Amino acid sequence: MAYSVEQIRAAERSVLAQVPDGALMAKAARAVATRALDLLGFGYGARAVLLVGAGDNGGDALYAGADLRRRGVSVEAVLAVPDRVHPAALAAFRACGGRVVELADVSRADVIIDGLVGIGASGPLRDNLVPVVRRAAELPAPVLAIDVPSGVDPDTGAVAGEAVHAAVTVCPGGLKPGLLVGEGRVRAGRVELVDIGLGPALADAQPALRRLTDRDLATMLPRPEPGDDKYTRGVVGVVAGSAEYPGAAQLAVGSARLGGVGAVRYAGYAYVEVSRAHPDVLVSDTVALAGRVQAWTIGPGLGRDDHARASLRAVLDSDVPVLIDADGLNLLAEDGALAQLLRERSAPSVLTPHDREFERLFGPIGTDRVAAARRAADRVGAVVLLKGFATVIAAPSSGPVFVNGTGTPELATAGSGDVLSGLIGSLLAAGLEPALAAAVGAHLHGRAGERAAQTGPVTAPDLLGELPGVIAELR
Ligand SMILES: NC(=O)C1=CN([C@@H]2O[C@H](COP(=O)(O)OP(=O)(O)OC[C@H]3O[C@@H](n4cnc5c(N)ncnc54)[C@H](OP(=O)(O)O)[C@@H]3O)[C@@H](O)[C@H]2O)[C@@H](O)CC1
Ligand SMILES: [K+]
Repeated sequence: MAYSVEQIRAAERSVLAQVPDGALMAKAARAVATRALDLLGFGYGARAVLLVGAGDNGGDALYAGADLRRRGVSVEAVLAVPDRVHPAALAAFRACGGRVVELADVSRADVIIDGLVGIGASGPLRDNLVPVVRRAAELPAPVLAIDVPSGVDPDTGAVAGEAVHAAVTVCPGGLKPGLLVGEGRVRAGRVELVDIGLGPALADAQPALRRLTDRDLATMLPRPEPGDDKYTRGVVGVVAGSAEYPGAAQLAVGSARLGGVGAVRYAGYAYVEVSRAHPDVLVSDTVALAGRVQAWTIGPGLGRDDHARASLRAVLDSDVPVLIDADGLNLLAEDGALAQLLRERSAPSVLTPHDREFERLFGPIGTDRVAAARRAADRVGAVVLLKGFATVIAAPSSGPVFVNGTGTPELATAGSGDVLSGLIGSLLAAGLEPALAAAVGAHLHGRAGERAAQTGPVTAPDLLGELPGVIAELR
């Protein structure tokens, strides 16, 4: 779960009213010092450099520095805004033998602690901090960021200028959305949440972002019950592939078979290839002849000819959940009547665009990927899964927003999206609520990618090979 700066501030206010002055900061600082020692691997003889800004983020750094001094670390502090420093924290730091140095004098560091700005920052990093961030980037030491890497927008993950590149981000109180999405996810490195007692005050807040865990999936993944038959488990229909792209159909059908349904029906021109690859699949060449399903996946490798258009019209006309990907999305972008059909549907729809498909349908994404996905979901009344290094899934009408936490850059490979769309269609047919089906599908897909990447470069068929193992492990 991640909470907006506004929510964190509200929780902080309510807790601050009940605890002694400085108690939250002391907890945060202790956690930062402990984590820094973990990174160092040793205390005596190690050297930490603090980058200290004007606010409480700098205060956290100075108190952590004092803690490190007490544990034998040599600590130097660069005061980036010398006339504005947390006074009590600076006094505590000096009292422990911490030294204040000029930026130009920093030559060696075993760890750098970034306390320039935290959730009090707004807009791009100001000019006075830029040389400090640049110098830190030149030093070979790992950077531990406090709360957020300075320069990353805590709410959106946007980086508009210079920003710290952290190995670890220690986040007191609650995760911020900017650590989980966009460029912020890349800059944050490993993110570690520190409990400073804000939990009860956040309990009633609707999280700005949710991220599923492996444990969540254990209870969500469909599994056959005694007494189930292939129809009660759900049947998914897949409309994908074409004479030119039969492989997309094989991949989407392949993953649809693994998402929890009892049967897969295929409708399209690649039925010979699908039958050959997956003898258990019921094939036909049109949606009308396919028979009853509980959800459709349409789009991968479909092409945009009249047959494709008619297929999309037929599934949009149905009263079951529909997942639309790839050429299905391109058809929606170029055909107003189909887009109108989508908006008028009463059954749920899920769209799974990558950036270019998204922009063709909805215009520029901008730097706030969560807001973009949310707006798009509201505009068409569908779940929108915006693919990326951190895939975002937004439900319409102020529903939940998920961010995926699994995956590897290796998943940027041909056919990877076809596997994802078949998988989510299958989860929809098995009865998962649409936004959850998309989030669970993305999580599984990411784990399959991670496993495949352990033994070398990843191709889409590898993902099909890994999915049963991933699902077995999580269930
Ligand atoms: N939440 C919690 O419960 C707890 C929070 N804690 C900690 O407090 C932190 C928040 O502290 P905070 O409120 O003092 O703000 P902080 O991030 O230090 O920055 C403010 C300074 O930055 C400046 N500034 C603004 N924009 C800027 C920019 N773009 N580029 C450059 N500078 C910019 C701004 O200038 P001003 O606008 O005032 O001129 C002001 O001087 C939080 O992240 C966490 O570490 C913990 O101690 C324990 C409990
Ligand atoms: K920071």
